Amino acid sequence: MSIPTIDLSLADSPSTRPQLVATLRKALLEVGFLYITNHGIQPSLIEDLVAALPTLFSLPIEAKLTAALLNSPHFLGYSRFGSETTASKADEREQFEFANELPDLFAQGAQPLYTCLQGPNQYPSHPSVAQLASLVQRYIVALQTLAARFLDLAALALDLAPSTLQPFTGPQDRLKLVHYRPSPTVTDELSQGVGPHKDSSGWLTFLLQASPGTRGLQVLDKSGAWLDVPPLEGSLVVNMGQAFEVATNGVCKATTHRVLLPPGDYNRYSVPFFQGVRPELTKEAFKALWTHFDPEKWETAESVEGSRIDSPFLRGGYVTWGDAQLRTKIRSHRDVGKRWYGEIFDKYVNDA
Ligand SMILES: O=C(O)CCC(=O)C(=O)O
Ligand SMILES: [Fe+2]
Repeated sequence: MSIPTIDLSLADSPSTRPQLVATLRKALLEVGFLYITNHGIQPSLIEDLVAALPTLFSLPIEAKLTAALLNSPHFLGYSRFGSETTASKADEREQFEFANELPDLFAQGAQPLYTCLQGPNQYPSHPSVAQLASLVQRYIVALQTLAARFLDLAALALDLAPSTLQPFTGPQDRLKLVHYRPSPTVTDELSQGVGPHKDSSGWLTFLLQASPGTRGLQVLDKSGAWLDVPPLEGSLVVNMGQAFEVATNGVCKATTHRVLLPPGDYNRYSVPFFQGVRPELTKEAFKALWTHFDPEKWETAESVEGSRIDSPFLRGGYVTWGDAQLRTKIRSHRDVGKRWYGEIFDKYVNDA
């Protein structure tokens, strides 16, 4: 199986649109990963963002920690190498997590607790990254527009009216700037950049692979084989998050992926954007769509490894999307979870 590339400019003309929709349908149903080209994001915006990454990550650790994730009940900020856990193993990456700027719902004591994920960003305080906040916010706005447009195309590709999925999108979209480095201690093995997972933050993920020529990203296909997803110039990689799988009644599987780093001495940068879900959504809210996505009428399959990925909302362990998302955040960043969500920490961490 290979990863399809979709030229989004084909959507602009009624004569080429059907071709795009047909390829997209196949990509969503059969592969779950795709490259998009001619996506309409200004090349200069991408260049500026890519150029900012080495500067940002080579800041002294004290400067990075001025935006420490530990200080944010919204899980927005900097987390250092080895501080994140995926599939019960530490990841070899450091990252800054941002979102569109929102009022601080934690400070307001908002309920339910998961709404506290909404809040302001933290940016590192250092003169060499003075432009970062404006760059990140401009990129988020551009990606929000692209994601909304793409979600309509995805609906169309699945025989739904174009705007069907829009009411389920949420107030917070998240963006990460990620830096991987192969393990400095293990020299002869692949190291876990990030372990196998299905994205838990949103509908669709749009990933910019910002280190041309550097491999690492892999996707699990339906037969259980891991495929390389090498960087492709001018493209973004799109994959489906857990909300997509729930909304489509399991017809479209959220894509299982990982980053495995070959040994060596190099840096890999990536920028995933996660299109947000309405946090108060329950599985019940998708019932109307489930009539459309009757598994008897759609061909659907998944590898055993993929179907075993931790997906609390899918499994039904948590009633709302927001609860499941908060749980994932707490489990991935336990120090942050313990500090801000002590009252529910044990419950979320100990449920299997
Ligand atoms: O860095 C990458 O290429 C993928 C990152 C990823 O899958 C994630 O952070 O969810
Ligand atoms: Fe991911």
